[in-house]
Amino acid sequence: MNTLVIENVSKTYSNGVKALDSINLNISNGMFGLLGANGAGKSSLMRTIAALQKPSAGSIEFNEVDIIETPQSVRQNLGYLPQEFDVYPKISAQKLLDHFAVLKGILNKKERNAQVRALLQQTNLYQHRKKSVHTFSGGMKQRFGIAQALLGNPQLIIVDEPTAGLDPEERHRFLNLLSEIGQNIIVILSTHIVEDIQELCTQIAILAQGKIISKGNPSILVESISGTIWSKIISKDKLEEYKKNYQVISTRLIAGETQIRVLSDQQPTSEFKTVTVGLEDYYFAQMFLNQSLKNE
Ligand SMILES: Nc1ncnc2c1ncn2[C@@H]1O[C@H](COP(=O)(O)OP(=O)(O)OP(=O)(O)O)[C@@H](O)[C@H]1O
Repeated sequence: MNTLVIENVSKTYSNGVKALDSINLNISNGMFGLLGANGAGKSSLMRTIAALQKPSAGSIEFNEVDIIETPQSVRQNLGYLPQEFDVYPKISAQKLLDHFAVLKGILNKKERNAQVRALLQQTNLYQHRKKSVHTFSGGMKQRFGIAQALLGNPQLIIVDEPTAGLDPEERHRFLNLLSEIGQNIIVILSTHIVEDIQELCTQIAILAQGKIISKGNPSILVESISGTIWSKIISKDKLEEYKKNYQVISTRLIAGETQIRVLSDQQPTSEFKTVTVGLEDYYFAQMFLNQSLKNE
């Protein structure tokens, strides 16, 4: 079993932006989802865990080894798919993966060939191995990104917002691939898309303004707000009024009509209907409560 222990990690950039504020996480094998809005600090945390930047304070241990003191120890065991991974020279996928394998230190040619072949098969790219990666679709590029991240058999994989721009089928395929991988190692998936982590992740954390505002098993978290979310169709011009009188956590357009979802222990009025809650409701409720606390 692999373990990643993050204690009191903070990161302030030289321009004064505090991107991470006392992060504590304990992660073991499986898919871990890090959920947060744009600018919440997800990439900052991913880059810090990947030992690409040092935190301003705190400690990170991977399998009981301090990765801040000895970053090379985690880099050897780490596969990283950054948010922007789209610069490809015009050589075949197979040659490019072979090149990355050399960079990763797999110098034995026979071993390298075997790994490159196996990874192209695992990511369903084997039949496209002779094509240049720059001609690949978005989904194929991301699967190639995972193939390069898996070189050297890492025990920790970090993928930063991997599904942005993928069509639903590609997204599905990509997430299934991640969940297969996540059975025996730690996979950290950062995303602002709730559905990406709802079914796949056994543990999640919600990040807002550099702080973890909630963490746990997604089903248990969702269950904890069961019976407290209510919906109502309203006319759009009444939205501000509802926001003043109720804890409106989200607004959505359904078949041209405005539906609000409200957080309340009791049915606000008989016109409000109870809803079957999902992770998205939990996420919006936490963001709402966090914002309310800040405004107090
Ligand atoms: N190298 C940097 N120097 C200064 N500020 C930075 C740097 N990188 C990120 N930031 C700032 O830190 C905050 C968190 O950014 P970060 O990229 O970690 O968030 P994110 O959740 O990954 O968002 P996104 O999905 O938009 O990338 C933002 O205010 C951002 O502008």
